[in-house]
Amino acid sequence: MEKNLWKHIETVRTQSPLVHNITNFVVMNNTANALLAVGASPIMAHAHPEVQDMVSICQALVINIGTLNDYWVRSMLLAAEKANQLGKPWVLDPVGAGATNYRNHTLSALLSYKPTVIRGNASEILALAKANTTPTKGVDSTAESSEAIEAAKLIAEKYDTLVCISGKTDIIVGKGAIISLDNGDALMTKVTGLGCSATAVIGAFIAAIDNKLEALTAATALFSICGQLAAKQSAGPGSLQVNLLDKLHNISEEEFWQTLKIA
Ligand SMILES: Nc1ncnc2c1ncn2[C@@H]1O[C@H](COP(=O)(O)OP(=O)(O)O)[C@@H](O)[C@H]1O
Ligand SMILES: Cc1ncsc1CCOP(=O)(O)O
Ligand SMILES: [Mg+2]
Repeated sequence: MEKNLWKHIETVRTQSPLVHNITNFVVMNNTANALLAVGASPIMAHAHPEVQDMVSICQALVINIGTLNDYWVRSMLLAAEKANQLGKPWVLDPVGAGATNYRNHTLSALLSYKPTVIRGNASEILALAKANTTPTKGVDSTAESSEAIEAAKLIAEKYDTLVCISGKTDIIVGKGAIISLDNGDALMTKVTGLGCSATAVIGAFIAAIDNKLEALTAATALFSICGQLAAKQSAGPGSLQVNLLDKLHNISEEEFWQTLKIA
């Protein structure tokens, strides 16, 4: 699997898959730019009369519940239903899971449409598995990714999906596999929407690559490595945001292999 990761990055660049996003108001621009930077083609669309047609023409769907309301929740359910019917890969970002009952109920409904991948921080993954002991703080995690491994295993089993728990170490769980990626930089937590961007990039990889575990691993490795390399050149969160987009676009194979820390 490890040896295929760079090949998958090149596949996304050459195939340029169309990725349909229903995401939050905070990150729409950043996530569209992250998708372009890795070579994919983003489209944001949520209007009820078109959302299922859009799913039909895209190669993957990204659903992110960051700033949900009733209209958008319906859009998400229509899109997830269509993706499920058509067997299109889709990724769920359970932003703020466990913070409110509204988020929890929406996530339960979305999970019935069987996402291919779920990516969230440790607090969100714990909440999805109902293993959290307190309400989550909001969109930021109060737990380490390793604390959510059992929760991720439960979710992976129950919904037949792959789970990525993001954080200092990104941990990928599913189909008997546990993969740890020790890349990234703490400065990444000071820019809003980097988790959401990671999810969108995962959408591009599951669109273009048949082996979904390898697709998820390649996307997560690429994103965290680029964050790490970009942070080195950044004076703070502002420049990190810009440098990360540049690095997603121009990372070399040599930089990738030299920086990758996978176990
Ligand atoms: N403490 C950290 N040290 C290094 N990298 C981190 C750290 N926290 C997050 N990251 C990086 O940021 C990415 C986004 O993760 P995270 O902050 O957990 O998402 P979210 O914004 O959804 O909470 C991770 O995949 C990882 O590469
Ligand atoms: C701040 C905020 N509020 C609602 S969605 C959102 C963005 C969260 O982005 P991320 O989970 O990637 O940090
Ligand atoms: Mg998040």
